[in-house]
Amino acid sequence: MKPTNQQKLILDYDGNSVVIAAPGSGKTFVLSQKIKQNLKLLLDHQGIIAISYTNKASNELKSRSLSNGEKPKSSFFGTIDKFNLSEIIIPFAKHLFGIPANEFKIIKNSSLSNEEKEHFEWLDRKITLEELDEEIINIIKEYFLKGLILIETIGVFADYVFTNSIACQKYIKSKYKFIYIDEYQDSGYQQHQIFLKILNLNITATAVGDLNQSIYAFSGKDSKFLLELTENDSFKYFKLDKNHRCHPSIINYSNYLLNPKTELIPVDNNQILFIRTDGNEISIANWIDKYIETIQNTFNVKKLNQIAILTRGNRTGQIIDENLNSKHRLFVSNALDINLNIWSAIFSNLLYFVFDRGHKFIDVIEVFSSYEKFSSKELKKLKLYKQNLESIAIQEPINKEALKTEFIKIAKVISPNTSSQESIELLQSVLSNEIELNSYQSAEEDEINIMTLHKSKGLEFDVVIHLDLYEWILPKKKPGPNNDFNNPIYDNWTQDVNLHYVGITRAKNGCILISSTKRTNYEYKQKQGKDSEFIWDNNIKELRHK
Ligand SMILES: Nc1ncnc2c1ncn2[C@@H]1O[C@H](COP(=O)(O)OP(=O)(O)OP(=O)(O)O)[C@@H](O)[C@H]1O
Repeated sequence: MKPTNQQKLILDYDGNSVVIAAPGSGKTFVLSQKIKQNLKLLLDHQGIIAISYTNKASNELKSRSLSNGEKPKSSFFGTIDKFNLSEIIIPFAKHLFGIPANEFKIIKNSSLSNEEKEHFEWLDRKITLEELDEEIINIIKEYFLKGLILIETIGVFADYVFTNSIACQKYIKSKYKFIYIDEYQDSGYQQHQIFLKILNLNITATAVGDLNQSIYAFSGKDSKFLLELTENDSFKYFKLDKNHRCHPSIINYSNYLLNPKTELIPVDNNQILFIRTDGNEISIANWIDKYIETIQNTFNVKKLNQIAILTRGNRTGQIIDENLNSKHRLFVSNALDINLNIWSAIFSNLLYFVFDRGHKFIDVIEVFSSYEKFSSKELKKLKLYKQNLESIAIQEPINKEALKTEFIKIAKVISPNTSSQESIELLQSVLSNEIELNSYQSAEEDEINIMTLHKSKGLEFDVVIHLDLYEWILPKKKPGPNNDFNNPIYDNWTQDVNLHYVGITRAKNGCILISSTKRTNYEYKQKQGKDSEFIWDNNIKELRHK
């Protein structure tokens, strides 16, 4: 693929840059090309930091950056939490606080007793480093010495360690020469602070994002930090605004959704349409079954896994999963994947290795340690365990107990000091849940994907079938005070427009928006289904197929 002029400008610039990128404009392509260029300049003990929003996005960026057999050298690919833990807190907090008595356990505030929760009331205040008083630092220290780190404190804890440990700063400065953060619109305050501090170490920084794809405000993320960087003199500001993915009519529709004054591209036909079925979500599943071949023919879909059904929440996904006859695969999240224990990350990657042919064993090994660090005896063991896994994987049905045993043996070699009973229990829970387990496998060529809009971020399909377009659901709203249905309150209109925008812009050739006359609410009661405001506002129907 040849870079466009816009992309080339970014690839050739060797200072700090902030890139505002439209959907499908090739930001993953540009990032991976830049990382390839950097890796050539680095010595083996040096690396780049590449922060992505999810493990999945990180694996994708890593594999694209190393697609020609490039060596990652000492690079870090992963999420901000993982970076803060493995590069800052775990190696350097002990210099400030002392050696913990137990192995590390990453816990959630919600898992604490009420009495313990009182120690962390300050978390609600979205505390900054400057506001950390001695009392709070002592609480963090006390938990750390017991081997406990609260997920919610990781950002501010890492900021504290980084700022107070010269050794940590020296380590980061000598090891890393470049830092990349993708999806910067979904950065939290703490991530932004760490990024700016790393920049001050003279590490070349690149931030990439799309203000209109900000969809995680509900968990404290804010696109204003990306906007701030565009106004920061230390950064050169680039735009990537050409969408290479979507049919022009889909580009028009998505841009109009954000701003009805948008300039439209002349098009012959609109490849985005709206359907309302008679009945609840089951009638939608029936409609899809009936028209799937027509959809394939109309939009030139060669394989069914190039079609995705996107939902706002898990409930709709489950109903479609249970009622769709066409072959399909439902993707759900699970607690193991988001757990921050090192063993959880190892197990999660091992599940991908066993169930998804695209995954390599080396990706598992390099989660927290580089390949070169293992002795030849350890490498021999790993090779044997890998072969064991491969032979378990081809048995039908898979022996899950044997799988678990091998996983634990591998984790013991990769990260012997972080053994975690919690990770083993989470693994056990995934292994006994068919739907969760199935989510590790990519859709087969003859399977339609079903997933949430949030999960679809960063992906692309020939056709998107976008569900949950109901009033009250998308955009989400609730009745006003005293249950006043005439004066409803929107949860967050802009974030919901963005979510709709993310869904639509996953589509290359066709986008089908669907509502139905009835819908199933959170108590599984049948409600009248009214179309979402997004379907009719600003006369947007003119941009759909008639
Ligand atoms: N220079 C180019 N020439 C042709 N096609 C390109 C070019 N750059 C990117 N593309 C194509 O555009 C599509 C989108 O690219 P990519 O996945 O890198 O976009 P993105 O900006 O990360 O998207 P999003 O933010 O929507 O997830 C891909 O199919 C990619 O192959």
